[in-house]
Amino acid sequence: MSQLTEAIVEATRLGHKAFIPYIMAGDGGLDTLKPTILKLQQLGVTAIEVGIPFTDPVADGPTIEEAAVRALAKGTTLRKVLETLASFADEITVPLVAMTYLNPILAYGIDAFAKDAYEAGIRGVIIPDMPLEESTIVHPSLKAYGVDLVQLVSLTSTPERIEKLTKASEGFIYAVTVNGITGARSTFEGDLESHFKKIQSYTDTPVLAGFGISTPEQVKQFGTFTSGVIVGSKIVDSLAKDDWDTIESLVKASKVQIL
Ligand SMILES: O=P(O)(O)OC[C@@H](O)[C@@H](O)c1c[nH]c2ccccc12
Repeated sequence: MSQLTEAIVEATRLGHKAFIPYIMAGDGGLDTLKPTILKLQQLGVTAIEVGIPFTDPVADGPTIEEAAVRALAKGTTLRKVLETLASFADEITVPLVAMTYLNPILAYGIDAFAKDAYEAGIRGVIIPDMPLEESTIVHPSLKAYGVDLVQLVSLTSTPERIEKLTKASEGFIYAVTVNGITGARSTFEGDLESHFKKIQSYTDTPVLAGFGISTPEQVKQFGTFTSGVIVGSKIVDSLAKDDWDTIESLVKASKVQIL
């Protein structure tokens, strides 16, 4: 079992749900990366999704997009993010998951990226603009260095597609809860419970829910039928306001015993 999967399984073993906050690297300057990561792991998060800012994001809503603009304005690049993470990698106790588009990886060099990412504490990668069929470009290098390639499963994927993506996904399965872009939402549509159970039926790899989750109630609600959640926009927004109480209440909601 990979380190990333193991961290999620460990949360489940404790009777909790996995909680993965998403942060935009370089938002507020790269100097904030270390204190933010150390504080999040202190709160007991399962893993941390580290977003690499990019000029042409695909699935990002306004909150994440604006954070990317701020991070890019501060000169954040993939290389600088990896160097910053590597500078305190010995203090990182939770697996990091990099969220980056394919172009920055290709520009960096696939093998060099996999090596440097691993050394920076990165144990998984999400590449939203890379279809499964093209993953053979990056997969061998990632595998060689022990970095999982996490697949996103959308609500509109056909059953055959869901089965394929689910079986290929490493670390966990990122099951998207809505048709659309990232960002906080008050309601969700459709029978998500049976959709998530169907995804889980294909594999033992844990299925996590992400997109739109922004309240402790929603964390608990999705926790009743998934292995845990990913929260992005609400975390990015709270960090920008230095509102750690909100972040703490979200993390705590994942630790309530859910029967
Ligand atoms: O912001 P939300 O709605 O809480 O969703 C998580 C999401 O932000 C994060 O996982 C993410 C940011 N950018 C992405 C692009 C594709 C897939 C996922 C992401």
